[in-house]
Parts: sequence; structure tokens; C-alpha cells
Amino acid sequence: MSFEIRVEKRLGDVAVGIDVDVGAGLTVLFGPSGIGKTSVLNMVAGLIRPDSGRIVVAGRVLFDDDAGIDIVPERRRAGYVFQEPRLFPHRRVRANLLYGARDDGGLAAAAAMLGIGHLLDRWPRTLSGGEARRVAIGRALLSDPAFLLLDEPLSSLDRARRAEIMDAIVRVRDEAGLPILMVTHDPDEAERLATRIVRVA
Ligand SMILES: Nc1ncnc2c1ncn2[C@@H]1O[C@H](COP(=O)(O)OP(=O)(O)OP(=O)(O)O)[C@@H](O)[C@H]1O
Repeated sequence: MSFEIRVEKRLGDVAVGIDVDVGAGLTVLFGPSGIGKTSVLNMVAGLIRPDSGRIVVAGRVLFDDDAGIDIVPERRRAGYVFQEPRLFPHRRVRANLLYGARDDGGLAAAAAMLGIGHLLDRWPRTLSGGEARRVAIGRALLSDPAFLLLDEPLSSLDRARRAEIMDAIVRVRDEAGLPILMVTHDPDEAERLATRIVRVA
């Protein structure tokens, strides 16, 4: 199984709970605003601690309340693409892409896959929203992740940019072969990209 996630977490007045056990490909978490989808990604990444439960990704136990296991975020090998690209403004695109990489061995291939090869010497402030998003996806991929977490990677983009990012995600899904957990509100996006859809309610 790629993602085995059974967690409970109270956040203020909201009780977040999820129990999924899914195989390879891209799993979409779909559900209304405020239900706790981003919080689930943060628990898988290790950025917030579940009150109870167990998280196993690609056969590796990342969190297990009963067994006292809680792997620190930097050892979980998550490639996390946040809702906003969060690029480093003082580094050019190339340096942003290589931020978590061991060397530049995979740079050319990742840049080609994402269509950002012509942007490597640019500063983040000169990028469009769609370009910045693709750089953020490339940075996550080049950090040699064991899995990817994508939080609404298509939000606040126009139709043309959305189509570009969707194509990029399809290529990552099919060529990189990494398990992907993605949050979206948009049913068309879910339909187009998902290997399966998990409704969070
Ligand atoms: N530290 C906190 N204290 C209190 N409430 C919190 C805290 N963090 C999150 N929440 C609440 O928990 C709920 C889940 O938040 P989360 O961002 O995971 O939802 P979401 O499903 O991803 O929403 P959206 O789709 O709008 O991004 C929200 O109602 C939020 O207000």
C-alpha cells in the first residue's frame, strides 16, 4: 500500500479524522473547505502531530502512536508542494530547484518534464503564478522524495496555467512513479488527475 493513514486530531472546535488505505498512483483528498484536508497533509509530512493513529507511506511507518514512533519531518522524505509556491526570493530558479537536491544530476530532466528549462536563471519575483508553481513542484521532486504531497496545486491560476500544471502533474504521476497525495476542491481536477478519490467528510 502507498498510503495507510488512520489519524485523529482535534483542532479547536474541529475533529479531523481519516482512515484510508490506498495503493499506487495519485490519491485525491476531496471535500469541503475547513474539513481538515491540509491538516491531513501536515500530519503525513510530520508538521503537526496526530492525537492518535498510524501513518505508513510506501511501507515505512512514519507515525504510530501505540508503538511510540514519530519520525521527524526531515527524515520522512516528503516532497511537499504547499498552496503558495514558497520559493526563496533571494535565490534564482536554479538554486530554488536544487535547494534540497544532493547534486544537479536530475535538474535537466526535471526541468524538461515541467517545461521550466528556460527559466533557470530567473528570479522568483519575475515568474507567473503557473511558472512558480511548476518550480515548486520541481524543487519537491529533486529533493529525492519517497512520496509527494500536493496542496491545491491548481488553485488561483487561470485556465491556461491550470492546463499546464495538470499536464505536469500527469507526467509526474506516470513517469516518476511516486505515490502522490493531493488536496483539491475542484471535481474536474479530481476526475482528471486521480487514480482514486477519497472523500473527506
Ligand atoms: N491551530 C488551530 N486551532 C484551531 N483550529 C484550527 C487550527 N488549525 C486548523 N484549525 C481548523 O481546523 C479545520 C481544518 O483546517 P484545514 O486547513 O486542514 O482544512 P482544509 O480542509 O484543508 O480547508 P481548506 O480546503 O479551506 O484549505 C479548519 O476548520 C480550521 O479552522
